[in-house]
Amino acid sequence: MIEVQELTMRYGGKIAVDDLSFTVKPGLVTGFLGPNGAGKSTTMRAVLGLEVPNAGKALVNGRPYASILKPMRSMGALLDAGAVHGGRSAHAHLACLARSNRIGRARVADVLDQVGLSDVAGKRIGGFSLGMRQRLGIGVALLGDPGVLMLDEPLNGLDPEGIRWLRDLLRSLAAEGRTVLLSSHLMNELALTADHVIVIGRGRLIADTAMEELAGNFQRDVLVRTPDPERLAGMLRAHGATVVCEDDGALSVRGFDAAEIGVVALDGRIALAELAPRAASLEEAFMRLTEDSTEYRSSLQEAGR
Ligand SMILES: Nc1ncnc2c1ncn2[C@@H]1O[C@H](COP(=O)(O)OP(=O)(O)OP(=O)(O)O)[C@@H](O)[C@H]1O
Repeated sequence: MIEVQELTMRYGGKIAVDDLSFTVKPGLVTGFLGPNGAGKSTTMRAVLGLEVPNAGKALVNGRPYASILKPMRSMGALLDAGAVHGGRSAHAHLACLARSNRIGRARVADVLDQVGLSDVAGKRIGGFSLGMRQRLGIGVALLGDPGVLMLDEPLNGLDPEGIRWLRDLLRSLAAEGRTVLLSSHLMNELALTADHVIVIGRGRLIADTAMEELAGNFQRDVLVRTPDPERLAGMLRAHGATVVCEDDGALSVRGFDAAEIGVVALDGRIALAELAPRAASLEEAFMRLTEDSTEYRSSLQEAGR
């Protein structure tokens, strides 16, 4: 279990994490989402005890990570897959970490196999692709066979096969009762992997919800089909709805729900052939959740708001 309690982190005058609280529960894959600069990495560094909070605290299994005696056995973490000694082999890198953390040698071969690097175990890490470095970083996190895993952007650099592999791995680790937290700034990549999602923006909590509920909370529009689209569109607009006529003659209506549209149609004695609320995609839900808290926004996006 990871608990973040009223965490606040400042850099100079800038607030990176702002009174943030959430709990990451065992048995689930939890996605940690937010636009660039939202504060995900800063929060994860605080969980690892690499940063001292200005206020609040972060606990792993009820304790500050720095106070845990055999930390790699409690929580495995991947923060920056690039931060490894390029001259070493993958095997030497893991063996060195295993030795210094009193983890048995046998675990090194098991982990290399688990992350799919057995064939290149003797090769220098300097020649590894980003995807291979990510696999190695995940191997480091798994080395102590920890009950808690925390991975910062582990999907970066993985090819589609690698993403599928990581998805299956994380799901099976969660199914064993472990706590799994992974960050990403990409909704679609996380959508298939995570059961639960914590969304932050500008250091603040925006949502803490089951993945399947996220899009359900955002109705995109209502699709309406009628033999008399122009008259219905006129009436709905007169009532304040936003109506767009689609190419096939259907109406896309925003601002009114299906029942309200039905009442307007009845008033005008207009027949309805179809009346279907359409949910937002997860990507749309994420964009709408975070639209007010995106730190870096192009002028094009600003203009479209
Ligand atoms: N060492 C630092 N010094 C000054 N500002 C920092 C430092 N680390 C982070 N920040 C700032 O804190 C905010 C949060 O950054 P953080 O890296 O935690 O965001 P993130 O959600 O991980 O973003 P990304 O998806 O881009 O990695 C940003 O505005 C960032 O510029």
